[in-house]
Amino acid sequence: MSSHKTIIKNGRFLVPGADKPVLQGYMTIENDRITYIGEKEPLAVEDAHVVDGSRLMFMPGLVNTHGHAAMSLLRGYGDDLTLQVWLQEKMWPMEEKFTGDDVYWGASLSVLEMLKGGTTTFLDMYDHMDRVAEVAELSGIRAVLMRGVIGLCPEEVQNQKLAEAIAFARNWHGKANGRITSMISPHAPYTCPPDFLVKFVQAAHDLDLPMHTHMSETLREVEQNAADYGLRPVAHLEKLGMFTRPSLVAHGVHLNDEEIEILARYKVGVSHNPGSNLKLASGIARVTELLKAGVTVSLGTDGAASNNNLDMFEEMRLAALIHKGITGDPTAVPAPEALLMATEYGAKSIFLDGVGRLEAGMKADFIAIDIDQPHLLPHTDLLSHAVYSASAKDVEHVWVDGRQVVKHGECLTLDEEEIRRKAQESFEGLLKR
Ligand SMILES: CSC[C@H]1O[C@@H](n2cnc3c(O)ncnc32)[C@H](O)[C@@H]1O
Ligand SMILES: [Zn+2]
Repeated sequence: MSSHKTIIKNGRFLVPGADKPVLQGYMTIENDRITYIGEKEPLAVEDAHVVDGSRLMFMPGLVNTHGHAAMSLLRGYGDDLTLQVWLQEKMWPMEEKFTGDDVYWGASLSVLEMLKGGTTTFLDMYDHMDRVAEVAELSGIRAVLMRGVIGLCPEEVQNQKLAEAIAFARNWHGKANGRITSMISPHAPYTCPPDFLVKFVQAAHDLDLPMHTHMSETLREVEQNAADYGLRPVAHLEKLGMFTRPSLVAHGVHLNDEEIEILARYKVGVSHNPGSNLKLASGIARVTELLKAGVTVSLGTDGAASNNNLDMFEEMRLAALIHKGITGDPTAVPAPEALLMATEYGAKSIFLDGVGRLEAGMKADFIAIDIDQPHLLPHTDLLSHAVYSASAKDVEHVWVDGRQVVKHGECLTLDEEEIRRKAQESFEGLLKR
């Protein structure tokens, strides 16, 4: 098999957490892996494709650890509502009408937006997941996909949905050269009764897969859980055995000290979704306390219907700003930490090894930002610029698994024109049905 080689010359490379977080020099890629990164020019790499990095800043691709890609079809459909009203009165009635094709075009629209905006990995929890997997396979993006299940239905329907979740995970985990992996995902403790949740824990054990769910997103949810089951969501899920599996919870907005300690003890990760939490007025997660306790905190956009975009630069910036505001501490979530949350911690929280860092031996998932633009000058501190000044619009090139998927802002793997048209048609079709 012939190997594919790339060498980047004279670039600036971001390595958050390293002694020298901005490195000037060279990076080589062979097939799906980074083979060298350093200041010195490597020995001649024969037959390599050469990229001139002189006006570019290279950084790990962004990792979006919670979302519902097909919900881009409902962007702007139901603003300025609380979570419960938004779900029950706006999202669920529309989602009931979604066909597999709607999910395909909604997911295509989201993957297009994410790739062009520098997201190289996304987690997706939804229905009709075979169609999302098709999009992931075609686009070249890395994806952690799962059939999310709402159990507010008769037992036979519950069991059928669970069987779908298991079949999806069995069929897709490890596919697309390992770019697609899977998890087991009950939607939330308030939509899945305890005996049903236990079946997901069992399935995760049987398949040896991690678990993902929404948890403690609103105060109302926490209070209702205590009223229904005598326990707040964290203790409830602990009691049902969920944390015996490697787990990632989305949101974790309303957590007390004891709950943070429980999550840390079980090594449960938290996907922090600041944009969605602000928009739905759910609150602000205790990120500084979570990080201090040793919890892996990553970043997610949630769906585009509660955000209302999938710009991970925006989530990074929000994470770096709102925790300063709420704690009164200007050192809360400093820029390197925000960048780690969007990259290395992101990959760790969704159980991906070898992803999220520019280092020899790691997967070649990386992006290049045009740093010659007014809002990214002067080049005082490029890591600071990545967090506080950049946005999805600044992404020039994107590589996933060593393959270039965005070049000069154009997606090479998806038909942008077709996706625009089909997504609009899908939305109009949903309104008529
Ligand atoms: C069947 S899995 C997907 C399910 O989740 C819903 N959803 C989207 N955003 C949120 C959120 O912030 N909290 C809880 N549930 C959410 C989506 O509408 C789907 O029905
Ligand atoms: Zn969600």
